[in-house]
Amino acid sequence: MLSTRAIIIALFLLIFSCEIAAISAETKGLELGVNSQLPHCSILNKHSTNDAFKQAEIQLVSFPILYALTNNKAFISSPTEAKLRFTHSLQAIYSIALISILIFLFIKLKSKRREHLNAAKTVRESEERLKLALWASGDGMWDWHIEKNQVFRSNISNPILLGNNVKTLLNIIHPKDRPKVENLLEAHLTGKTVFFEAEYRIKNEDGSWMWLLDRGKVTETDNQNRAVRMTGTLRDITAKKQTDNTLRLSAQVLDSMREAVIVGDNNHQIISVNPAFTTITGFSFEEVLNKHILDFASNKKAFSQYRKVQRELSTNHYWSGESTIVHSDGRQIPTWLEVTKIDDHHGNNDYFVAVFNDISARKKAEEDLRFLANYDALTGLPNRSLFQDRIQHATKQANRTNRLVALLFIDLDRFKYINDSMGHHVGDQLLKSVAQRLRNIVRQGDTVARIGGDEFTIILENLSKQSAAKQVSDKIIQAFNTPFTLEGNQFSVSSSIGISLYPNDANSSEELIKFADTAMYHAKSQGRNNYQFYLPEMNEVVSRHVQIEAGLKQAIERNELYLVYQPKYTIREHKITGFEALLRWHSTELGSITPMEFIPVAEEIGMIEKIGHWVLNQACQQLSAWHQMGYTELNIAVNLSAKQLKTDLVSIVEVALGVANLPASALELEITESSIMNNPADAITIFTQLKTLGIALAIDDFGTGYSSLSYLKRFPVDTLKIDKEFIHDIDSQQADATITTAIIAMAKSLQLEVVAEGVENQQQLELLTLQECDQVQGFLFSKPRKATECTELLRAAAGAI
Ligand SMILES: Nc1nc2c(ncn2[C@@H]2O[C@H](COP(=O)(O)O[C@H]3[C@@H](O)[C@H](n4cnc5c(=O)[nH]c(N)nc54)O[C@@H]3COP(=O)(O)O)[C@@H](O)[C@H]2O)c(=O)[nH]1
Repeated sequence: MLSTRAIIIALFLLIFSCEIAAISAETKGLELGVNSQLPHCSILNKHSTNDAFKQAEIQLVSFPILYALTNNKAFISSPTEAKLRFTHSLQAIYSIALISILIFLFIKLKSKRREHLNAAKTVRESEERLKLALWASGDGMWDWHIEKNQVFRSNISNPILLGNNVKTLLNIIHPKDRPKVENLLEAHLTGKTVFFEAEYRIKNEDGSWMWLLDRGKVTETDNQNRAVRMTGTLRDITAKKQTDNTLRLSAQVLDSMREAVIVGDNNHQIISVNPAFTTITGFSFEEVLNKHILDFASNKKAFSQYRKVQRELSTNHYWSGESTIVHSDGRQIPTWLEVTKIDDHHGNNDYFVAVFNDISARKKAEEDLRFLANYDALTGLPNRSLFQDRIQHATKQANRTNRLVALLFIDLDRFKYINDSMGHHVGDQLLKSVAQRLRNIVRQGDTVARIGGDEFTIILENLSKQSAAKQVSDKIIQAFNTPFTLEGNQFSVSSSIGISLYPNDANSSEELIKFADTAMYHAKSQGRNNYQFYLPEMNEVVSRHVQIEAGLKQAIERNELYLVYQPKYTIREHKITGFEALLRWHSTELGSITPMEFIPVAEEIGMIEKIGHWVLNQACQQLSAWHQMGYTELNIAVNLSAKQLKTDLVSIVEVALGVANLPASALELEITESSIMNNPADAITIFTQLKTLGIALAIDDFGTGYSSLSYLKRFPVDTLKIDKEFIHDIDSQQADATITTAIIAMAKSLQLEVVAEGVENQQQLELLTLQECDQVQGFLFSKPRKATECTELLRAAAGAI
């Protein structure tokens, strides 16, 4: 604008100068000169030709201003002509100047207008850009005219909601946020802050809350520096807030997680960990920041695992498994680790997240479980399951090496008695001591296992000959010779050992076990405290044992059991005093089986208690029948197994007598001397109770059970029955005669009745008569008979009288 004005003024000055020059020329007679630079110009005078003047005139017309401005002396013509011509020239100059000015002004105006248009366009474009930028940024703009309290809003999705004054906006701000917004606004309006910036919630029409980021600045103030206008932007940050919330929540979740979390970069350097990481590893965040993940690898194994994980991550982006890390105190911690690769927004795998937890407790529990699954908790020896694995392994190994495997099956002979009588804690101690002794006998590589209550096995591998098994068995028998000291008491326990060999005896590990077991049973049947190598014949014994077992379990229900009775006679009058009830079993499958064979099995499988109960009831019923027939002086003797002493024998007896309506004195209970001596204390207790009932008690097979006289004195027994083994040879073996004499004498001194059993011939009877034995029983008088036959016998005897 200024320059345009200057040009117009300059033009007017030029025109004004020309006017002055014209007036001067008119009055003084102007000498006009032509610049020597001008073409065709020369000095004009009165001698000059008309053409020269014409040419000069043309040049004057053509360059009036230059002519007017120059001081050069040019040419002099006649003043009138010059003046005339000059006047014409000036007029032309004015016209030209005016036109030029007008053209110039027109051009200038045009250019100005263009400039304005361009400026307006620029502003419009700039505004467009600003709008676009605001639109793109999602920001709305506001312009607050403070004095009028009017707010203009643009690019705001819902300006009605926000209103056109600040009060409307303040009213919909969340009550919790409003004081903060008001304070921030006040601070800015009063110049305390450079910017106004606030995040707050406003209520939507549907009642939901929208988060806004409001930023502004005072843009105009009055002359007293009071804010009169303020402009700013408004952004909907609800989504961001939700994201922030989610992030905060995620952070809280990470912080509260019990699993350790590591975030690392693509160089596997740690960039973040959560508090559980510190809890588990003992390392703080600062200590591990930028550390390589491998710094926590515990050993070489962990290094190679790391490589594996790397490979897995590059293909599957995920790896999980067990890993061991090192705690800050040097401990190795087993962990369960899960590593995931995380893509950035461009699909690059930029980070990894490793999550792990301390699985020490789980590992310990697993180890315990593994131990429990494979080892006997009491003795710490391999259990049946591990034993089976080992024996399988041993046989396979033997196939490769052409060597022998020996399996020793060991059963303790008196364990049950000790366990039952002394209590389980003593039994447990015994088993532990046995385990220790067995361990001490074998070599490092051999396996000693406990496969059941009192059953142990030993696997001897890599043997060249079977004598090695014999040597070990000898050592075992010998080791058991030393009594076990349990709770201050000494216990003598022996063992029965069965031995089988692979591949000599068995084709498989299963057979090997079976045959060793068979051999062990054989050792038991051979009187215990010995070992037996397996022989094929033993199988028959075992198979019969199994059959008897199975049959016995059904014998009572199938009415296969019955009693026979063997009479007892007074030695002098040969009068029947009573009968001994003897059990018989006729099995449907196996035929007749002797009590010698099936009673031990019944004892072994726990059937004797039930069977003994049945015998007692049957015998009492039969005696009752005889009593009812008039043979009221008869008594009945019933054999007891030692196992029956463990039952509620006294009540069982009472009931049996009560049901049969018999006096207690009509019943005699026989128990073998060896059974009593297995547990004398228990026997004394029960015998005393039975005695109180009035029941007669007899010690059976006397002379075979090594009963001490001190015990004998304390047993409340009535009768001693001399074992038939002594009677059998009483007439031929002096020793047996002497023993019999001694037993009778001792019984007499203790005021006990003496019965000699197994009397088969007259000589035996005579000797016994001489020795003043009280009663006799044996084939000489009668074999055990069925009840009906005995009744006949009774009748016959009565008739004889
Ligand atoms: N716990 C129980 N044990 C019982 C019961 N019934 C029998 N038994 C015991 O079984 C063993 C074998 O008995 P058994 O085969 O019946 O033999 C008895 C007689 O038959 C036999 N005996 C009798 N006289 C003679 C003879 O002159 N010679 C000879 N060789 N044997 C003879 O002796 C057995 C009776 O023995 P004992 O009981 O010792 O008096 C045996 O130990 C029975 O005790 C039962 O119900 N429960």
